[in-house]
Amino acid sequence: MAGIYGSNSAAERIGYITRAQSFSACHRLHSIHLSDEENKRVYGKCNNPNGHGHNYKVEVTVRGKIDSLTGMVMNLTDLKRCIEEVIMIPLDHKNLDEDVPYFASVVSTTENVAVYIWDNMVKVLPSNLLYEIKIHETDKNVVIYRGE
Ligand SMILES: Nc1nc2c(c(=O)[nH]1)N=C([C@H](O)[C@H](O)COP(=O)(O)OP(=O)(O)OP(=O)(O)O)CN2
Ligand SMILES: [Zn+2]
Repeated sequence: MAGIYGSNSAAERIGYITRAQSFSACHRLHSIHLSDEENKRVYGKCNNPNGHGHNYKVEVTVRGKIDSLTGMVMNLTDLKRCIEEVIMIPLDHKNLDEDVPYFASVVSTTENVAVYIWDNMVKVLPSNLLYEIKIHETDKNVVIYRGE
């Protein structure tokens, strides 16, 4: 059957699609593997025991073949469901360090939040589709993780 690219198009088209999602959470940068003094030195004001909050914006990008019949890499409605399960339910309006078991022993830097999201997103997405997790922690601080 001819797809949307016509019967002559043998080429595989690769597309990247991204869905953005914001969530709010608080945290404190504090490593259980460092002394109190080292924590203060390494993390400075972000080690304050009172913690602080962020309005994170996450961009989840998947990469794959644009299906010649459906015209989609994957249905963005399905990606939305995955984001709800992996990001919104466990992280939104949470204290990352106290409410998310993963961060009991892993310091809640934005790098590690990106790794957490990657590791859980690969479990719910079709295999080999996840390409990148990008997190805007603030307007100025942006972290990218690609599973390496
Ligand atoms: N490599 C990392 N460094 C830092 C992280 C991190 O996750 N990874 N996180 C923090 C703090 O938690 C905090 O989020 C940084 O806030 P702040 O310095 O206030 O943010 P801005 O740079 O955007 O603020 P301005 O004061 O407006 O410059 C620190 N380091
Ligand atoms: Zn922070």
